[in-house]
Amino acid sequence: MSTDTAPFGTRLQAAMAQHGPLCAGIDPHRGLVESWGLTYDLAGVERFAMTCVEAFGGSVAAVKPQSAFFEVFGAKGVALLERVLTDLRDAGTLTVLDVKRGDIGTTVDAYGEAFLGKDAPAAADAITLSPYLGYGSLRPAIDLAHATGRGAFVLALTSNPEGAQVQHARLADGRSVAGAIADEAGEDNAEARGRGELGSIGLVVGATVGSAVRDLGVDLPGMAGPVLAPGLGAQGATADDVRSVFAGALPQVLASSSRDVLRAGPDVAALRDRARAVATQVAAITAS
Ligand SMILES: O=c1ccn([C@@H]2O[C@H](COP(=O)(O)O)[C@@H](O)[C@H]2O)c(=O)[nH]1
Repeated sequence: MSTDTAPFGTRLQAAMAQHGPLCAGIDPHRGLVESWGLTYDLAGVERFAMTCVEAFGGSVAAVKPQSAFFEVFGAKGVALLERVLTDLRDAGTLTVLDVKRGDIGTTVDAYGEAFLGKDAPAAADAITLSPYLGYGSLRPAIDLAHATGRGAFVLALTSNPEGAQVQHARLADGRSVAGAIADEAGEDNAEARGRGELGSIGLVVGATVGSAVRDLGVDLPGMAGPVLAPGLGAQGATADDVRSVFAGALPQVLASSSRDVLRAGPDVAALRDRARAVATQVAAITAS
């Protein structure tokens, strides 16, 4: 596979301007698959996933397949995931693979090659990374993303309430863990910031986190990368939450929605219409 020429952040910025700031999720979990009248097995999940590819390809800024729902079917599920990523790329749509990888540096190096390398078998435009073995342990994947024009979203303030236990903690220097992660991502985006472009290393910050961004000193404008924001819809976050949580950083927000959009299936046109409607709604929020 050839290396993309423009950096991920630049390509994402263009896609958000064209389609609106929505990342549509592909989460084929049992309940949703069965609600589409499909059997919960590899064939049903394949039908579900390929329907999503048809509906979202060319219609939204980015698509986020959740790796777990493919891995659960073993090697054949992973092969299906690789096909989903390839078909979306062929449709000209950016992919964010939600794999939440993180480990010691040598292992992160291999994760990077698996998803962000020039010849990655499951190549995505960006992946989610967990910094809870230390942000520095992600260095091989972050450097590789920069080298191949790809990107990463590092977990900073996740949408689940349990995340606060770790992410709200304070370091010896007084910064919060989430704030320090944002600062480190900002250093990785320094070049893009200098060019006035969106960086390729983003953060995951849930739209459900209330006042945490402000209270914990998480400097999103200074971070200068995209903010993948799950939580809208199925997890209870509203348009008002997006406005208040991300005040001052709204142009960086890429809202992520899985169940709220997927419930519109299995009809391809209905699914596409729902994704476009949510994208339009989020665009109105982030432009306000
Ligand atoms: O902080 C996070 C990070 C990732 N997710 C993922 O998003 C979807 C759930 O989205 P819904 O729109 O609520 O259906 C799932 O893949 C999670 O792993 C998250 O929810 N929170």
